[in-house]
Amino acid sequence: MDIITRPAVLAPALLIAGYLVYQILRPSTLPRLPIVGSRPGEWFPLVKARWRNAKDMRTSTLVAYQQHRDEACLLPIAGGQDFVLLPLQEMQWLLDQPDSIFSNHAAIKEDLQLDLVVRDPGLIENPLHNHLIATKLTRETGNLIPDLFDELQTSFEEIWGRDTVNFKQVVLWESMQLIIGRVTNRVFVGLPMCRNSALLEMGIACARDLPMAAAILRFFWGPIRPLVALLLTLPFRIHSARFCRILKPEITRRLQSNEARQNDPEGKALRGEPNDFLQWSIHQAKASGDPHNMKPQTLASRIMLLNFASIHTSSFAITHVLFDLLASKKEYIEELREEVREVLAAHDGQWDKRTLAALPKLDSTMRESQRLNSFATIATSRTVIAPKGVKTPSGVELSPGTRVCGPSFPVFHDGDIYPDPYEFRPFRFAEKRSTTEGSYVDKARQAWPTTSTEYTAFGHGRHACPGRFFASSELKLMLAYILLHYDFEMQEKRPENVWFGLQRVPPLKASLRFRRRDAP
Ligand code: HEM
Repeated sequence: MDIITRPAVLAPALLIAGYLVYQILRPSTLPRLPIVGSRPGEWFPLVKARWRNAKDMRTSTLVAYQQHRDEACLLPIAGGQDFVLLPLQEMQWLLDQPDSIFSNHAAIKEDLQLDLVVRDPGLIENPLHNHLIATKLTRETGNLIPDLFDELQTSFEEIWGRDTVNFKQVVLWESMQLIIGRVTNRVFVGLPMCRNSALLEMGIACARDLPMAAAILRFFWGPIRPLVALLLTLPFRIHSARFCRILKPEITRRLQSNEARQNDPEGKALRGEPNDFLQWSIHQAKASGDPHNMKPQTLASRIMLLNFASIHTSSFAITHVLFDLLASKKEYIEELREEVREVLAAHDGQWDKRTLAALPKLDSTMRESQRLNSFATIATSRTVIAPKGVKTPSGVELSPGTRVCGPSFPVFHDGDIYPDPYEFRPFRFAEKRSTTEGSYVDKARQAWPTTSTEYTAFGHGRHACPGRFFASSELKLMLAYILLHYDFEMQEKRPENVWFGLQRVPPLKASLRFRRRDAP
């Protein structure tokens, strides 16, 4: 009995009890809508639904879609938010509203707890790097294809090897993370930094630590989060500090050569300037006129954030598609090889943007795999920031701070939109492309990076993933290379994906067996 009255035990116990009472009794600002995951007549339906939904988002999103197809409903998730899930037909309305009403930025800040994890307001409030992805990176991707190809060829030869006799086994996602990290950083920081194993290791660690720290932090009561964050964000802070320490000498060197070029009146020294994200960031920072942006620490942190945005998403996508193909028909793989071989031959064996654009089956395979396996189970999540709130077309009043989203997983599995929705049909979109009557633009709507309310693997609207054109080129190139250069043992059953609350990821420990082919 004594132990309970000790202040060290009593104080946290009272804090936790107070928090639980607050959670249960706090006045709700949520609209009165059906609660997905609650049961009729039960006490504290919202609290119970949060836990049920967190445990089985697959069922929850499907139930929400089937039972509330034409109306908004509440989708509460423990350690997440209480979402107002809009019906599919109101998603476009959501996306058409200005950022002053629905904020994508506020939603991302809350999801990733950026104020507590990243801490540098200059990086969070002024994400110059996102603008650069959408503009320069997207425009330059076509020119960078030979570099991407060179890096993926050397990476596969080193990591998967050149043995054409014996089969080798790898844990696919782990191996893909390493290769994606290297190939992607070829475009972010160029040679030789993209092969610096310590830098890559830290980039991968940051990509893991950031969402993990945020996911745990969201379970804590707001006022005590800054305190808990000191401990929980420690791994991320250590890894990002190391990442920046490794990259900073290269940044300083480039800043100095930049300076030297400006002092070179004839501009001769401009020749040989690297064409990579780091260099574009330096120019962008200079043009911004803000000295904070020019600091090596700021520039390095932006590259670290890019690693976070790209490594997991891309390594998940390539892992998914390989497992999809290996558990389907061998003929699909042969048909893809045939397409790649023919198109390459027609383009003198050169990988460039025209070669990549001429592979509808390969593109369709990636799009189909993401349809089935997209990590986003809800889409286009936004926070209401209009001071007076906003009313949806069907009359639901949303107060400031409310989180709103549209459906994603159940739409991807809706048989009226995608016939045989649970089947992996790699050429589904290529077939649609060839049978669609209409202009080139109508056909292009079937291309992988094209988004719509019915295809949200990259989100949709003006905040859709800005890196999707780069990602689609990089990953298609990689899939083509893998299929031409390696044979695989087919798998009887696709290893199951794993759900972590809202997110869905590939089987992280599943492996495959491959052998280098004698000739492509
Ligand atoms: C297959 C790979 C990828 C997938 C599936 C993917 C998916 C997504 C999704 C679903 C969103 C949220 C969009 C929304 O809220 O509507 C997003 C945002 C974002 N993605 Fe990607 N992504 C991928 C690759 C990349 C790459 C390679 C980069 C960087 C080069 C990148 C950079 C970003 C950024 C910066 C945002 C936030 C945009 C904003 O705040 O407005 N992504 N991505």
